[in-house]
Amino acid sequence: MDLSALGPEELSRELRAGGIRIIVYGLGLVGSTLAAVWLRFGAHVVGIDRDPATAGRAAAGEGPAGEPLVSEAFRVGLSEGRFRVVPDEGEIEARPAVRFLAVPVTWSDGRTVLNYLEDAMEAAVGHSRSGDAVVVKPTVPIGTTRRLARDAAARAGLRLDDDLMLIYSPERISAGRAVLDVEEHYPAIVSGIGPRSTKLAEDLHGLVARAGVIRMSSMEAAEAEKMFEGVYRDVNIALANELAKVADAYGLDFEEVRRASNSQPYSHIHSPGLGVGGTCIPVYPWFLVDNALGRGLVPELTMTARRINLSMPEFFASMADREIGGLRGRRVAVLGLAFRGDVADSRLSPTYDLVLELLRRGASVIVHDPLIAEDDSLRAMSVALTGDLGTALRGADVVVVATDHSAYRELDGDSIRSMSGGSPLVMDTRHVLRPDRMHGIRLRQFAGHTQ
Ligand SMILES: NC(=O)C1=CN([C@@H]2O[C@H](COP(=O)(O)OP(=O)(O)OC[C@H]3O[C@@H](n4cnc5c(N)ncnc54)[C@H](O)[C@@H]3O)[C@@H](O)[C@H]2O)C=CC1
Ligand SMILES: CC(=O)N[C@@H]1[C@@H](OP(=O)(O)OP(=O)(O)OC[C@H]2O[C@@H](n3ccc(=O)[nH]c3=O)[C@H](O)[C@@H]2O)O[C@H](C(=O)O)[C@@H](O)[C@@H]1O
Repeated sequence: MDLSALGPEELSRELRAGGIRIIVYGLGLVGSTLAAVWLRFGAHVVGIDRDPATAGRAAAGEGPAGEPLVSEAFRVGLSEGRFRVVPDEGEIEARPAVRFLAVPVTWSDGRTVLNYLEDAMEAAVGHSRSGDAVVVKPTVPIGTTRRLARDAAARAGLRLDDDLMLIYSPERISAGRAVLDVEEHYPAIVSGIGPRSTKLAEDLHGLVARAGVIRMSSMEAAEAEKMFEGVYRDVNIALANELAKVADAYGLDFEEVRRASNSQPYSHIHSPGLGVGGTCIPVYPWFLVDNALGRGLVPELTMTARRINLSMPEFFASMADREIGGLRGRRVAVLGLAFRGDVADSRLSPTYDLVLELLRRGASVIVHDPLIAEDDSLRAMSVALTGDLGTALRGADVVVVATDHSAYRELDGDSIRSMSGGSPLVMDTRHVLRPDRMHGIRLRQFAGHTQ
């Protein structure tokens, strides 16, 4: 069946009847969200994940923490016999299929890590038959999709945009609202290796993206679009951190100034804080560096922004050192391990760097997080992680709010004093605490209220 020859209506009918299968490689946040979106559409979905624990959770109807719509879609799909999880495609009979690749592309030791995507591309193209489609979803350096697909298709003896449709459509989701980001919030960015792939990309994503579809002129333009989004954010967060340092030096309330500046449409000053975490924003700038250096260009602003954001944990550890008169032998409670508020994801969280800087200065550290119960990295540092505020604050000389979890907004001076048994210095790196509730507390807000 040549998927590119079907119209949206026939595509929809075949997907719902199971005549065309959706196969998702990678059941992490992105892949499980895609599986859920297509299950909610009524399609027949096969999930593949090489990690048995992840595959097991999905097969039991469990999506990532904090994504209830994913778990619900898995359970409905399982009950209706429209969802299966298998270790590889060899376990299922061949049928026309759209294969989504939702595996990680990361950065390590100065280079883009593509081996997961290479393996998934090899498997997906290898199982593809004439008329099928492969859709690449991770954020990648410009030129990656074409290069990997060309090699895999050559090995499989498939002609791209002829036998096999090849689509690049970057996922634009954020933890905690992933399904609605795909279905409601953002237009789908689509592109193909040729006109037939591009048409199919538009028809397919148009079935589920109610915010519409933006068709890009090439896969390279689509790869650049997603990477530029992330670089824009990282650079603007670095700018916010730099402006906040100046505001702090003048004893200004940065939030007040920021709101006023952003009251006109040309200013979008972001929020300052402990730094930039997650698998997206700290990583994408390095892909740009990879691409730029590859063409003899030096992306100075992008690299400087990365340096500024990476320097924030040390900036705050030094602030605590100064304000408390030396951290050696002191007990520090760090509130928040997650990379941003109200998510249970600590990947690349700046809290890890803050903990290391505090330990380096001779402090003893305990970390609190309301959503993350255990963490191998903290365990390796022999740093306790607790979900109980009383345990975290007991005997604390310094309290650092590292993550903007909404649970911390309700904290007040009396409870901090009673739980700590003293009067610790409280440093708020994310403007979470309410100064009017901090009576009797030594509060040091970054570019905010100090008492
Ligand atoms: N996490 C996020 O908020 C966003 C991530 N992205 C992009 O999507 C990519 C994936 O992100 P996540 O889903 O968070 O990653 P993840 O690490 O949570 O999940 C990836 C899954 O793929 C599995 N896997 C790896 N290689 C495989 C293979 N060959 N076959 C089958 N399964 C395989 C892993 O076992 C893992 O469970 C990221 O690298 C990023 O580029 C894009 C937007 C948002
Ligand atoms: C598709 C995609 O990659 N979307 C991105 C994703 O961002 P993500 O979930 O990684 O969170 P984020 O809101 O960008 O925050 C990343 C990191 O940056 C920090 N951060 C964020 C905004 C800000 O003004 N200041 C700041 O310090 C956060 O604390 C966090 O550590 O989701 C964001 C969203 O939609 O909220 C989106 O704006 C981002 O571009």
